[in-house]
Amino acid sequence: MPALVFQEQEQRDGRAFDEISDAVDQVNVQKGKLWDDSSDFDNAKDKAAFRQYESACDRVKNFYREQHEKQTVEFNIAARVAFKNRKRVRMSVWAAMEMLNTLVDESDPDTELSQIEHLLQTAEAIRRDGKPEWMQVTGLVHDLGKLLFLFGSEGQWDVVGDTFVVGCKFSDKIVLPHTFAGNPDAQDPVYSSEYGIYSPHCGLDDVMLSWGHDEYLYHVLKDQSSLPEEGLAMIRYHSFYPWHREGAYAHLTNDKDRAALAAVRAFNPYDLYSKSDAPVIAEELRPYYEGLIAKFFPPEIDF
Ligand SMILES: O[C@H]1[C@H](O)[C@@H](O)[C@H](O)[C@@H](O)[C@H]1O
Ligand SMILES: [Fe+2]
Ligand SMILES: [Fe+2]
Repeated sequence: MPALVFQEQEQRDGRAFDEISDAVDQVNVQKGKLWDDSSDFDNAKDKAAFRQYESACDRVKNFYREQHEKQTVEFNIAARVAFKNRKRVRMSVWAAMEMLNTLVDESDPDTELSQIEHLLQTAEAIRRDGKPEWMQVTGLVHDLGKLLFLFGSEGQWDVVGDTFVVGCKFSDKIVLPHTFAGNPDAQDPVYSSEYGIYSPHCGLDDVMLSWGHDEYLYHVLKDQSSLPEEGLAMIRYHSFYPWHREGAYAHLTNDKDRAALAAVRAFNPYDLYSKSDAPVIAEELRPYYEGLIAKFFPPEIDF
């Protein structure tokens, strides 16, 4: 596509994103709102202190370099095949939360807390704001996909961190975008083109996001929970910051993705800004959350 046409396309897509935001509000109103999308964090002063990647420590920068170099189309296809053929591990949601506790997420510049604390802080922030039980429990489980790390991942680079689209040009809205220079797909004539292997507005269902904890947990829970579609969207796209925060990829999304965007944006402040909340005591909160878990999940899940 010539540069000028590109620019026009981008302007249209930028507008499209604003229109989507307005439409999202409308959808919420029409639905009688499963939740209200304001949050206690709306007025938080120090939001700008989060997600500072350019000034992050080497641990975080090295993580993203490795992830951005290794998440190729070829790898992503192989990861999905491996996922289908894997041996599954059966356990309760709470046991999964405890099992995950050994992981310290190398991609995260904002917390060094254990995963169980992050899950409980997220859920507690949602609860404090009076949001529905399904959303609280979504907060409680949203990062359980990081169990992948203990189930035969290649490292942390195929488990944690933000997600992005593979199979088309790497967006410059992804954090530390220069690190894609070492990804072989950046040199591939098809994979490095604006649309790559996709067609305009094909919809996120038909787009391959970099493999990690979001996609994994979505597939695990979609048939093993009674979470509403909005909860499943929160899980599936919560790391897709280039889309839900930066407005990238509007040329690939369609009408169906609007509701998902509304859900993910409503969820995001709880996931991100609760990282600086006061510490929680897991055992004290356990009875309340075991009660919620029992409402939305079977006693054991095949992970
Ligand atoms: O470092 C974080 C962390 O790995 C989160 O679980 C993920 O959802 C975020 O997108 C990422 O930036
Ligand atoms: Fe996450
Ligand atoms: Fe999280």
